[in-house]
Amino acid sequence: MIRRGQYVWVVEEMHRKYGPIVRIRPDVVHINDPTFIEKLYSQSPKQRRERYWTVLQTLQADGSILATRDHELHRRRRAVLNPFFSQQNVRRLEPIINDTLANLFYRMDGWAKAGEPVRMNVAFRAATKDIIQAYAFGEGDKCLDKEDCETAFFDIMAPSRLAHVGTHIFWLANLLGKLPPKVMTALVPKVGGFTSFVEGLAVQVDEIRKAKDLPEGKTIFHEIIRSDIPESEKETRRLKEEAMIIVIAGSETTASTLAAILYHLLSDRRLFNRLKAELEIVMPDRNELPVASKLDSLPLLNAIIEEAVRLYPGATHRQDRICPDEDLFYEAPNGKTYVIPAGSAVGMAAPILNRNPDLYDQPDEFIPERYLENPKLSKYLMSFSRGTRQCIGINLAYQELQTFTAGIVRRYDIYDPTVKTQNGPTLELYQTTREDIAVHSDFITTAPYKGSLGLRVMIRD
Ligand code: HEM
Repeated sequence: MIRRGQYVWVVEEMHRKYGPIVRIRPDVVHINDPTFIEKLYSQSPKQRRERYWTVLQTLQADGSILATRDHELHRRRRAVLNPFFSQQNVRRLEPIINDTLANLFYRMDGWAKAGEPVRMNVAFRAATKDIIQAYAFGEGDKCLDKEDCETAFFDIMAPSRLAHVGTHIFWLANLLGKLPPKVMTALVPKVGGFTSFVEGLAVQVDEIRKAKDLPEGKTIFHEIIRSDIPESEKETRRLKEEAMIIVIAGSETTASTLAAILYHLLSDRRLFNRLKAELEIVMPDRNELPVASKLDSLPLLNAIIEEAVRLYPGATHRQDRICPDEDLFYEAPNGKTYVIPAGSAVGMAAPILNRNPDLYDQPDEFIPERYLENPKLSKYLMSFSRGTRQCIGINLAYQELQTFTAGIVRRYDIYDPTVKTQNGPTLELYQTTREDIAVHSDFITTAPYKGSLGLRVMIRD
């Protein structure tokens, strides 16, 4: 709370000093060893794995799957959502994703004419939010249609900077959460904005509920309300919390990874051109929108995405779990075995595990080739967590990352100051360094240093 999201680096330092297993709170052990991932984050639905209060409390949304502690209840809730996020169903979202990319290009054309640097994190968050919101609720107001890309939404997100306060002074956050939006807005305008956003979701849930005939398969929330789950699971209070987590988890995280990808491509002309050459084969016309199924087999595109997901995890928090029924045995590389008694909390954090030097050569460098040389590395990625509580939006996130990266690189070139006439529309980094995209603070989601404006580019047509 006091050093604002820096504890993850303290934990990393403890590992450097004391080895791969460290007690980092009186009640939590952290393990920095990729070989333990599968054991702790078991895929088997029979092995109960529950999130610990250090994660649950932060979210203040026990109606959502993300903040559901009980293993069985989590399973039931997740089963309702799972079909929407299968690879097959996410593929069906191709028109929504491509329409959003086309909207983004339309805006980028406008920004090129204005000649001002553009904050791409803002644009990407607007785009990813438009996609998940359309999937969750259907057509509605689009952030990308708003003049400022709905920067107010980022004010809404700003309370996430208070995430650790919410965790550790839970009663205060809980009390504030119960205040009516108007009172909250008067007290703390930004948090008030957040409460209004959540209440807006409740209104959307209720509107779907009131609609006379609910068309099959229309949106996530149409389907949940149509389904035969118990009525208590369909209550507005629960569903608005589910909606809140889906919209937040589905926008901020993917957008920051996209910004990291674009930063690295624009700062490395060779890499950019190699990717463009790969894309030209499946997208001969620079103005065509990507066909999702053609992107899966592009090695460099997918290696670049994987490396950005590794080095810039959009969710930075410690994924603390308890195993209520079984002791866990951790065998350290020095041969010593540690017994972690059932019910104890154990965590792993992506910013640490994804940079484990035993697994990744030059872990702080952006080297997509590592995934070309050894695709099996992907199984150690912690960015989306693992096991039964792995990110439900992983397929959607990858499809967005593929489509947006491919579309942007195919359409634009990097601005070349040495020639008079460019070959088409261009992008150029504007006063942006790697520090502006790096994981500086853990506010559950990643954040750069205070005052950073994120990734900024000049767009020219
Ligand atoms: C690069 C993008 C993304 C990253 C890095 C990411 C990361 C994560 C992580 C680490 C978790 C597990 C948290 C924990 O165990 O404490 C998680 C869960 C979740 N994510 Fe994502 N996420 C991304 C995109 C998305 C998208 C696009 C959605 C869209 C709906 C989404 C929805 C969720 C939900 C609902 C959960 C809770 C799953 C459960 O409890 O069963 N995420 N995500």
